[in-house]
Amino acid sequence: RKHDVKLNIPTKRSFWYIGTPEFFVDPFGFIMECIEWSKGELFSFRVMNNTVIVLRGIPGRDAFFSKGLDFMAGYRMLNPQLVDVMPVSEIKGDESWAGFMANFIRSEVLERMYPTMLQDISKIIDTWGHSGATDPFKNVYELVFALSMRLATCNEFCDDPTKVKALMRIFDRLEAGSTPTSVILPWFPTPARIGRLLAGGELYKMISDVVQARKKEGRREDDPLQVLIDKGFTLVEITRFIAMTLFAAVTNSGNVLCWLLIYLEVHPAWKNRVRTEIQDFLETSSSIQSQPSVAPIANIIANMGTEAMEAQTPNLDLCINETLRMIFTGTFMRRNVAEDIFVSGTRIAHGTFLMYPTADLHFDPSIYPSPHSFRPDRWSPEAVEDRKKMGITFLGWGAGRHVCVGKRTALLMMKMIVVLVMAGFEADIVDERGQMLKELPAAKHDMLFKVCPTKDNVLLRYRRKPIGRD
Ligand code: HEM
Repeated sequence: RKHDVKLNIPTKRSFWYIGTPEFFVDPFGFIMECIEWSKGELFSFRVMNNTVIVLRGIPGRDAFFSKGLDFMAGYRMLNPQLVDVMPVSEIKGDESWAGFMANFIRSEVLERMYPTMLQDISKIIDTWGHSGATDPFKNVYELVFALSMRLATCNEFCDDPTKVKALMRIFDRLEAGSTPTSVILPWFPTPARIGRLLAGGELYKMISDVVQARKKEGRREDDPLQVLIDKGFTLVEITRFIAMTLFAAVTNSGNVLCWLLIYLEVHPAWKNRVRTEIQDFLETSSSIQSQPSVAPIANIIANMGTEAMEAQTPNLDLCINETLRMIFTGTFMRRNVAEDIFVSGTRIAHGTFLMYPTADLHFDPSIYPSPHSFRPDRWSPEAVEDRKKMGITFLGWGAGRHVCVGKRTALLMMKMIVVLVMAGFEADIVDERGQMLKELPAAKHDMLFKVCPTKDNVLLRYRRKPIGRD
């Protein structure tokens, strides 16, 4: 049926079986090139024998986020990185995986985990030593990974730094193995795919060892794994759920945080505002003495509770949203699993896959004047209120039926890390040669639905500082 539909929109050439080959070679580059080529119009291409239509502009936005399009089916097919990790069906009964995941990060859980998570950060950054330079996309990312593990795995992993590192390596291989070819040749044993299979197996083994040990010792723990065991999930389901939650929690938060530090570096006035805000936040608690470790600051912050952190760092919120607007340049994905719909005169048949490019909203000058400038003020409550009249204008945290369930968690994780790093160290981002960053580095767009790292390496250069007001 899909082949019968004659589309009245620009359509990329495609070949029987694989569809449009360029999509598999460089998905991000291909979509960006098509966006130029189609001159603001809808366009289509094929992934194997499936039609993909990329909706555009405001009419596209309204259709994409309001109609009952299927979220999981879209990503499962079109986002090669997630194909093998996503649950094949919804979690159990009528509980969606997003709803189920939301349970693990509800307010009481976050509040309870807050002191532990702050200590997790301080333990890791205390190993950085007095001064040095480190790759933020590895080391700041590791902090996000360690925090996400608290929310998705078990105490046995989180309390053992070697397990944190082992899980990070497994996760890297899971992601690296999900190359675009896995969509066309799911059986083809490329080294990356074999790596991913083995990584999946290792994750399964690590989890199964913990589950067996708890059973043998009759031991229960207060952690996400225990909830999954108590719910009666099989080991395969538990492994998939943990991998999925880590993907959702880590992929964006880690890299967004690194980009936030980069944007602040290139915009020193904002960096100063954030730094002052953090000093004020810490000083409201008590006078803090110079310490060789950030652990005492972590304790003070923990005692203030999550709401103090959230309420007293509004500049960080502005900067995070503006960073997201500028770097979240991929496409959203869906599938029309219901009746045919019409968008801008084009029939979107049942079964068609759909994409929506974030840039159509994030870089529209009528929504965001001078859209390529970093202006965190755009996120003041008044400016946000004004934009509300235009309908959905920001996709950084999703929109419509699938807004990000982890937004609060992600913000809190990023804030905890920035506050502790800035409280403990004088820190700047420099280029590979240790020179100050004068302009924004380019992003390495190797994945479609992911905030990607920089193309050239950057470094986080730090020096421990006497704590307190400068
Ligand atoms: C900076 C970090 C993050 C960003 C930028 C982000 C962004 C997004 C976006 C844009 C969506 C919507 C996708 C779509 O409609 O196609 C989404 C959905 C989702 N996010 Fe996040 N996210 C972040 C962190 C997290 C964290 C930490 C978690 C969990 C701990 C999480 C869990 C989810 C889940 C479960 C969904 C699916 C919601 C649904 O199906 O209704 N995210 N996120």
